[in-house]
Amino acid sequence: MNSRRAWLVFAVGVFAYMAGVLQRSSLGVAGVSAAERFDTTAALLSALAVLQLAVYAGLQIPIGLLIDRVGPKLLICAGSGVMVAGQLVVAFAPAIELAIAGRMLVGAGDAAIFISLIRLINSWFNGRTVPLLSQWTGNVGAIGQILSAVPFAWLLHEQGWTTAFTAAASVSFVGFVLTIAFLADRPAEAAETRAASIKDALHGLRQTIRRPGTQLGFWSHYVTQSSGTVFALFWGFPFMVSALGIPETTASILLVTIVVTGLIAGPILGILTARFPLRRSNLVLGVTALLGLVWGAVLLWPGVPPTWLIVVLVVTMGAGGPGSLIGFDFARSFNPIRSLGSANGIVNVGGFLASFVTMFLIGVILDAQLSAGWSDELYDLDAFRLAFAVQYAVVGFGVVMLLSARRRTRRKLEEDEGISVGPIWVALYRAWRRRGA
Ligand SMILES: NCCCC[C@H](N)C(=O)NCC(=O)O
Repeated sequence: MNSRRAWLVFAVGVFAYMAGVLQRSSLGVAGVSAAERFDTTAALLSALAVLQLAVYAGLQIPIGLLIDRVGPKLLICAGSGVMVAGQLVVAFAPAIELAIAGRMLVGAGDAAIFISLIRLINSWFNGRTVPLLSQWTGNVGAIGQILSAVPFAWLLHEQGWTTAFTAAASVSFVGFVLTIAFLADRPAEAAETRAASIKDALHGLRQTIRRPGTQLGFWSHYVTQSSGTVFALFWGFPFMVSALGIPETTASILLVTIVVTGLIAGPILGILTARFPLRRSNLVLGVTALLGLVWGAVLLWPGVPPTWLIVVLVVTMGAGGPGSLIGFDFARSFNPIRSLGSANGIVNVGGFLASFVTMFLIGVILDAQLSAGWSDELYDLDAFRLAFAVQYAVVGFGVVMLLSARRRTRRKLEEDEGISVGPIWVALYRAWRRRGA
């Protein structure tokens, strides 16, 4: 545990994940080229992106089960290999239909990487290092998004579609080779049991879903991740450029700011998670409340919100990603290691489910306002105000579910281990009194 070999395993795993994020986000900067190359509609192009995410989310639980059955190394290898194949299909696709199939392969391969890596960390490290490394994984991996926004976009512009997508695929190929060479599921001395059969694994899955701690992880991921994902992967750019009139280059920098903020907020939240394990839900709720507050200021601002407020918004959204990673720490604390793969899969569905629903509803509300004649243009600022407000309904529902899961988790903690967790303000008041005494 925590050995030099463990650090090598971690570095290779993070590289494979970063390469995965590069493949995932490459279409985001290739939208205009895709429209030209395939001579298709914006609706079909956005369906391309949504389908990829749908495949990703739909495979989380099956892949989680497979991790518990065959181990994470095989899944990271297979995931990287499938992504290479998918991107090569996209690189050489003569028609949009084949490109869609390629992107669905990318979604399928991508689905296997992150939760396998979180599972590896739990086998190779212990103690407070685990939540810290989970944070580093999520946030360093997000650098893949910068790789697609800068070198990939440059290659696409200078060398064209096929070269750019082939080059992106080659990064995951390197990840594939390094994984085969250097990864192992666990240290030689570790004695971990695996589900003996798929039937056993399915039985384990039912128990994992029923655990309030897993549900708390799912809702924590749900309430924190969607805002930044929806903004970075889809609606942020049209909102900033068309509705707010921000120049395209500045808008790109603002999107990159979300990743950079994640790199700063991640370690801070990782340390707080490790230091105050009984207050993890308060951290999640704090990040969610902050997001609600800043979004409120943007949506209610009289006239066009100033750029400094948009900077505050992207910085706050940057903390949402690290906030969502706390969900995996709940999965770790409340599940046995043999079902951790499926528990992580369940947690990871949360944020992507909320992102889907929000992405879709924003589009529906924008369209409805245009058809009703309430707005003159699809990407009108006032139309966006109403459309983005749908996040309050989606996330608000998640907060109610989170509070219920937290109540049940705390009750179980008290029954099983005699640990009683009171409200945060009582704890803060006691700490303040102790300090004063
Ligand atoms: N930039 C912050 C990292 C967010 C991680 C995210 N919530 C997550 O769970 N990601 C899974 C994945 O496959 O990327």
